Amino acid sequence: MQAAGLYKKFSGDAEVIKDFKKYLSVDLDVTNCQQEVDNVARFLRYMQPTGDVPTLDFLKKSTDTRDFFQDLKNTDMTAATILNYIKNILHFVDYLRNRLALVATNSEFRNQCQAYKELVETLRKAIFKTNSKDSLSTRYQRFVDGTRSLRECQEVLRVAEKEFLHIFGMLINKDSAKVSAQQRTYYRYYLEAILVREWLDRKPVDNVRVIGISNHKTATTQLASFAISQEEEAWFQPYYKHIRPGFIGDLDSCDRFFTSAKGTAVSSVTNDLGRMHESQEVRRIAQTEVDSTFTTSQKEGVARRYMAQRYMAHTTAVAKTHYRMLDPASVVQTAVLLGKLSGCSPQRASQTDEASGQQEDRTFDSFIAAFPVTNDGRPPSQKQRTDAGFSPDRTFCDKWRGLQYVNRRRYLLSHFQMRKPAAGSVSRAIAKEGWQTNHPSADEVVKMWRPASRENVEGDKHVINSVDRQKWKGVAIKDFGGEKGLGVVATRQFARGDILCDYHGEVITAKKGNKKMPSINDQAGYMFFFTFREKHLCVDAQSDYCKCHPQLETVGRLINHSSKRPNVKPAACLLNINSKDTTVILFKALGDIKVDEELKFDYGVKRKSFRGEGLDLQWLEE
Ligand SMILES: C[S@@+](CC[C@H](N)C(=O)[O-])C[C@H]1O[C@@H](n2cnc3c(N)ncnc32)[C@H](O)[C@@H]1O
Repeated sequence: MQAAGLYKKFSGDAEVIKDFKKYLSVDLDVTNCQQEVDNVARFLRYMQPTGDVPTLDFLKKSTDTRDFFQDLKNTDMTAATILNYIKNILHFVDYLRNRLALVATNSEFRNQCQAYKELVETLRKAIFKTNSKDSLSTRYQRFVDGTRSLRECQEVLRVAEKEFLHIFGMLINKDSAKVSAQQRTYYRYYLEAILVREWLDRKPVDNVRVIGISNHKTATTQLASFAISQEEEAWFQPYYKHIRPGFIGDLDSCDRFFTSAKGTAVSSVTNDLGRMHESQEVRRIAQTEVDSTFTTSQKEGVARRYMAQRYMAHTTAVAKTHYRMLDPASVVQTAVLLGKLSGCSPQRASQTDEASGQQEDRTFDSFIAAFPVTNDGRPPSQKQRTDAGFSPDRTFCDKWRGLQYVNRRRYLLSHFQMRKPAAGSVSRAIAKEGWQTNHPSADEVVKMWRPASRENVEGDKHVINSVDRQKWKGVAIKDFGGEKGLGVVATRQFARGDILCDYHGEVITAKKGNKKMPSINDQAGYMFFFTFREKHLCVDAQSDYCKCHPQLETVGRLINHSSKRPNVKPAACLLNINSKDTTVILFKALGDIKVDEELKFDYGVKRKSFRGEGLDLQWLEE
């Protein structure tokens, strides 16, 4: 030890060393801390051979740190002693990060401490995961030469993600104005290229969101798909809200999610995705690591099921092929697989090294298991975090808040599945929840609103309730007189996808409906024939009043026909009404509908979905 020049140490009277000792004995209640204090005093002396007052410059000296560990290794010191040194240094950095009053509020300093801890961790792993000195030196050489292993690359990403999450925290904690231009660019780089429309149209599949890409704004077919996690979705949102508006330059870029640095539209999204893909070093390395990670049969199974082998061994051309995989299931499976392989899954920031057992390695999964994300809760305090064995820094809290934000937005949107809300209604819903911070604005919820899918409609209590009670707001019966007779008009505005009302009546088989048809030849027909889930059915609304609502004139049956300008469209679904599965025809708006506009749907003269009812109306210019 002495021979290696490792025994010199700073005096215990040095201010920072005295304070560190106090921190160990008082704050951390370490009874026998002198050995630890001495180890740190030696380490600091090694890192700073001159001067009487220890500085914190060692945080910038990665090469000297590596040398220090190498010198320890080269002595006859036992592995346990070296490990002790490492633990003591990590303690010391924690002390600096958490306690030193001078720097406590300096986030740059805290980041520096975090990066240093990660460097020490990496070196510790390198030392303790190898048995022979030869393999140690090979690893060490690889590290300093820059030929990184997959795990080391993951470390790099983890460091980058910390900075990213810090900005994310600022954005969602109402500090968005303080995010510098450089940080905005950094955030943008981290998220990379997708488009506005695709972002808004993202689809939930299992626990991920699948985003489809079309080539440019006139393209109607989807060109490519990729998947992001719920957590990533939360990251994208502050970009969309706070950063993107500042980057939009020309008109063309308005419908793009990412723009070029000059604020113009990204010309080829597919190329952009390709570039993003290539730039991900971890994924590139994953390609070469795949052979050692999966068995041959696993790889074959994977290739057969998800086409992922081609992706994993991809060239740019194959990457493009991947992006053209339109089937959401294969996109999701590939994302999951790649996440596992590359360590790039959303949980990467919290990947554990099982062997280490260090508390800062506790995963975000275990964090949210300990502190479940609820709509009404708050993230844990620093004391709660540390008491539960998590790092005192705010990284996990920021992620927690991000998830809460997304959950709250989803919750608000679930109030309005049936119809697009006005901002005022959303504001009232937010006020009712009593949320003061970390919630989307009313405008954002309105903007995010999308027509519900059939699955969502089937579970929507507002729709079920409206059908059951036959109380539909915003539609009214109007007498047009003459041959046309009664019809239905909008008494409020509707947006595309809004559900306006149902075609109410008794659901019978088409066979039974056909039998009834001859008896109603000379009057207006109200028999709606349709096929749903391979069953031929008919809604018999011939009677003015139905059996279930004998006092009510239901509106849907009075909607008139137009084949040229229909503004609503019937769609069948299955609703559980009063514990009974009931087939229901709902009318959805085909576009925006103005107040007083008459509702019309295509009776299906050609498709005969209304059994020829429209045939009599063919003379109409409707
Ligand atoms: C389902 S009912 C619609 C309500 C009907 N107007 C009433 O007063 O009861 C269908 C009938 O309405 C009439 N109708 C529907 N669309 C029409 C239109 N565009 N112009 C004139 N009459 C129409 C036809 O007589 C048709 O048989």
